[in-house]
Amino acid sequence: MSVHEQRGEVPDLDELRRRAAAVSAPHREEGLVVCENLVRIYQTGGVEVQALQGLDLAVSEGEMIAVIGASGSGKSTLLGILSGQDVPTAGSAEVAGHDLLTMKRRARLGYRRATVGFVWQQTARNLLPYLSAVENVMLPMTYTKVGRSHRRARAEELLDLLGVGHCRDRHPDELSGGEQQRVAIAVANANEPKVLFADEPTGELDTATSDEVFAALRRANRDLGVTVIVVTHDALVSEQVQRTVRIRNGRTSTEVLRRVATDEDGVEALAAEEYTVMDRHGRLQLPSEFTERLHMRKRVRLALEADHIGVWPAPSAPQPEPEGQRGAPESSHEA
Ligand SMILES: Nc1ncnc2c1ncn2[C@@H]1O[C@H](COP(=O)(O)OP(=O)(O)OP(=O)(O)O)[C@@H](O)[C@H]1O
Repeated sequence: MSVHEQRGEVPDLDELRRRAAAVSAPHREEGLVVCENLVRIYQTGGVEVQALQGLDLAVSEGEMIAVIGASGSGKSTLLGILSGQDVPTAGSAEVAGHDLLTMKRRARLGYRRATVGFVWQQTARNLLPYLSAVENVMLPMTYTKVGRSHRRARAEELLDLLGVGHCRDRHPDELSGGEQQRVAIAVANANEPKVLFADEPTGELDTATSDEVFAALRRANRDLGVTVIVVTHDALVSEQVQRTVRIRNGRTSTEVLRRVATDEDGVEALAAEEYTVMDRHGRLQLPSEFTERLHMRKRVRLALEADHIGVWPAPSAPQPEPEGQRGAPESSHEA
């Protein structure tokens, strides 16, 4: 009971505002990377493209996640914003305490140099052709406070850790595609970033080489403690992380969580479960294959059960066709 109520007084406007805020303020997501209701609209030739349409994402420190989604779903746009190369139109995006909406130009430059690292798909975009591998890794350190005497030792350590120590004195055109990407991961980690972004880092490589590059990303995550967010089309890559986030139409739609489960015989196996993402206001997107099957449009009826929520078509909706008369896979209308 509030002080006003205890005293039997009528609450004033401030008191009512305070109560309204307390009721409506949903909890804030926590994490090293937190995006809430993130929007990015591109304007080109009078045409508006909504690349991100209210995206929510939270990534904890030390996590390694994969971001997947169809072409044009907004993956690269998201990475561009989080790595400080692009500025969102609305919403909020925070990385390691940096507010990416309000960050000034100078702070943005410092952020890109020291807080985040980036690996591009195109191997040639990651490295300077006229520098050796070790010189490429040392270069970002010249923009931060790493002492001159430490630069070479740190660069060599990183190359060794990522399995390309033997390439240190070679130039990019003397390296294979996989070696170039592993050197690129070393470059991206030169200034001990908090988060490493990789946009299709294995996109130009064959399967065996992709595995090596992905192993290097995992090693950076495990041994250097850097949080890794990797955009990929490669199912083999996305299956190797504990969490895969799918973006659909500029929003996070589903997540696959993987964990080691032990069955009744004590046998351990990797179990993957897909979840639909619910935002902090309780909003979620029902899969269209479910809603179309049950003719759910505009409004549905919700029922709170003991351990789940039932979602029912409105009474006026046509009844679903009986089993066996349709080609779509089986589904339930309960969420
Ligand atoms: N600079 C830009 N100007 C205008 N529209 C853009 C720009 N960059 C991206 N878009 C549009 O925004 C949407 C999202 O693009 P984005 O590159 O983020 O998708 P993506 O999921 O990374 O795709 P892909 O897998 O093909 O790389 C697309 O419709 C794209 O055409």
